[in-house]
Amino acid sequence: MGVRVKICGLTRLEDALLAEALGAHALGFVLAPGSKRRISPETARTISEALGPFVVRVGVFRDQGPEEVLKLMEAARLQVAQLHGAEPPEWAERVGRFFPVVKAFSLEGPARPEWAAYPAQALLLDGKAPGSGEGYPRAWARPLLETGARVILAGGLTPENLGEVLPLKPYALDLASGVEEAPGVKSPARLRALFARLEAWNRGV
Ligand SMILES: O=C(O)c1ccccc1NCC(=O)[C@H](O)[C@H](O)COP(=O)(O)O
Repeated sequence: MGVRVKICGLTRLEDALLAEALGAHALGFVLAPGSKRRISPETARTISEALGPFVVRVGVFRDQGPEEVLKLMEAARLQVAQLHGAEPPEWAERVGRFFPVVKAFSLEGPARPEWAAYPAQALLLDGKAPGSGEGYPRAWARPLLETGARVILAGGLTPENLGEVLPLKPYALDLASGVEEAPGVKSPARLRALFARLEAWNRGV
């Protein structure tokens, strides 16, 4: 199987349906205050309910307490919670009683192997400013990849630079601005280019 892909920061039904049709494994909805891609739980729910059963709906949160996260997850009919701030492990444990958790770390230097002990089903390595399109030297991911944890690589990925990360064999990739026309508005051409590139990689081209 090829690498899994999450398309993040969706705000429009047509973009979500296209990403699903092209083969995205997961779709992300940002419910964090202050994001340019923030979506209301009502709109996220409408989109979630229109999708097929086999694409994972992810809620993205930043420094929101576990009760607020659980309330929004339920209201928006989402399935996996991505914690993108400085959430203590106890918050993830509380959310994790109800939903699988992805914990994101913003890199300012190499990833730390001890992050593998955080109570989450997968760990996401992002650039310094989430959703900004800013990357980092990809070798910074190695210390965490080497622990055998499920590592999702994000931060400044585009259809053009996937060659930097695919050889690292991450659990998944996560893209927001690299497939957009504007924050929250996906580009059909760039989405198609992304999945065409992945298909070519899987065929060994
Ligand atoms: O995208 C946002 O606006 C955002 C805001 C607050 C917390 C997380 C956010 N995005 C989370 C993601 O999973 C993005 O896909 C990830 O940061 C990569 O973004 P990009 O570098 O633009 O591909």
